[in-house]
Amino acid sequence: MPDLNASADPSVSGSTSGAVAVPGADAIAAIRSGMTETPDFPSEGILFRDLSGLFADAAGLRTVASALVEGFGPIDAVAGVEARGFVLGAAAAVASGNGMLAVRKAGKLPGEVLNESYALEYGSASLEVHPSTLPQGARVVIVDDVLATGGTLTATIRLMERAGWDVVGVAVVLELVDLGGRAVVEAVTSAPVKALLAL
Ligand SMILES: O=P(O)(O)OC[C@H]1O[C@H](OP(=O)(O)OP(=O)(O)O)[C@H](O)[C@@H]1O
Ligand SMILES: Nc1ncnc2[nH]cnc12
Repeated sequence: MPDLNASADPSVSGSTSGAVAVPGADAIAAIRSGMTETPDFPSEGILFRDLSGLFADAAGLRTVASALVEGFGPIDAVAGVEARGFVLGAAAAVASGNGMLAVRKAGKLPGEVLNESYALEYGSASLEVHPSTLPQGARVVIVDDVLATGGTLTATIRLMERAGWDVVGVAVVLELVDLGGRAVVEAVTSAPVKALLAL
């Protein structure tokens, strides 16, 4: 059996767990060229990673979207977290032949919703879903742009579980290793957590 965690790019080493495929050099190149790093945004002390350049790069977005969902086995939907996770989640859903479950910021969905609050590197927020959006037992891969403290993904995993959906994988473009979010996320799910690039 091939070593699925092996990679020619040292920055990827250790950024995946479980038997999930690692990204190719083309995905890593697209991420690096489509990313900006801005100090002291949105508040002092935060080094903000923005992927707007990647979102606007047609070939790069396609490559990264495929890499995000690769290796998780059969799934029924991709869950994208508002707002930057919508871009990647929708592209990953199309790439894998699935629809996208929109995990919304609080107050955007009408009717009865499930809600989870969480802390971020620079604030706090709440996420919501309608439990009727997918059938019970639906196999879902959660997609977002950045794993920082892990609060957003932990809240999303809780929402999926409360709705009766099966989280079979979590995939992000960037993992900010020093913030320790991977351990936080892995404490609430046994699903593999894949980061295409660890910084
Ligand atoms: O691991 P964490 O510490 O939770 O941080 C990661 C989250 O932070 C950002 O979301 P933000 O709420 O800033 O939303 P946006 O996508 O609407 O810009 C990012 O898009 C991730 O969802
Ligand atoms: N440093 C950071 N850059 C971009 N998105 C983030 N989300 C949480 N921390 C972040």
